[in-house]
Amino acid sequence: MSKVQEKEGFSDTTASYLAGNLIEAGTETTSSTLYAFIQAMVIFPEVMKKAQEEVDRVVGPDRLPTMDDEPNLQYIRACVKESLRWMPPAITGAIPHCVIQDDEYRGYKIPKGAAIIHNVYSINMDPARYPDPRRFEPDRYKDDFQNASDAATASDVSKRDHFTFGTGRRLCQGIHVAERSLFLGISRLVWAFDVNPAADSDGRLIIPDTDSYTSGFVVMPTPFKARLTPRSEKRAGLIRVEWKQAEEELLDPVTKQWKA
Ligand code: HEM
Repeated sequence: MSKVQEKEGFSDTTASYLAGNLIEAGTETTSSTLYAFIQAMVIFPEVMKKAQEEVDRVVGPDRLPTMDDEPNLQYIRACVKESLRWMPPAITGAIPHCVIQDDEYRGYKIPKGAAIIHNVYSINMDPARYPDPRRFEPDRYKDDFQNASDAATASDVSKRDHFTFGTGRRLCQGIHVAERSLFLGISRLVWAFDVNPAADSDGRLIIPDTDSYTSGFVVMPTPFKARLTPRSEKRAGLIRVEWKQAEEELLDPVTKQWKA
């Protein structure tokens, strides 16, 4: 950011606004999607099983998945798409758009300047596009090899994977970062952990309500319990090593904030 600021000459206020905007737009949306994926794994264990089978076959037990594995992990790619469809964090599209000229849709007049709210949830749950839409079913995307950006801008709307990054010219600017973060998060989660329902004090399994979300601009499932256990001591050890390395490379040792 400071390099761009030097080149373009914008003010410190604009620079902090831009930096804050990226962090705000990119963090909670991504973590909410990972959180939704964990909830889905509690409820749809058959998906977890298939995802682990794929990761184990392609990556094996000795290293974590990386972006180089992406072309060979189509089921994980499909889990990323299905997580974004199943629980869109920007449930009403985040940013209202505005029509630049008078328009009409199915007899409704939309005057120039009117704000348009993008009802992502309804479109993502349309049974005509996604049969049995509340079912978490990555195989909907088994033959979809488009990356998120190509899918979101496909001129044939039937080719769009979902509508979670927005539509039209004003789309999520972080779409590539988001797609990669989710791929790494989901592939490594299934590589390292088993996810199961938690039990209450009487030993009964607690199944979360998949239709209960927090409210707000960016939503996520309301807090739920789950049981995450490392798949082996070796895998847990490799995750700890990776975490330590990331911490040393990226965070200030004293403040634990990002290094400048
Ligand atoms: C799961 C992850 C994410 C989701 C679901 C998501 C979704 C969205 C949506 C729906 C919009 C509004 C688009 C519109 O106007 O129609 C948006 C805007 C935006 N997103 Fe994301 N986003 C995600 C991750 C990220 C990341 C990682 C970054 C940055 C690194 C980012 C940066 C932005 C920015 C800067 C805007 C505003 C663009 C503008 O002013 O028009 N997003 N995002």
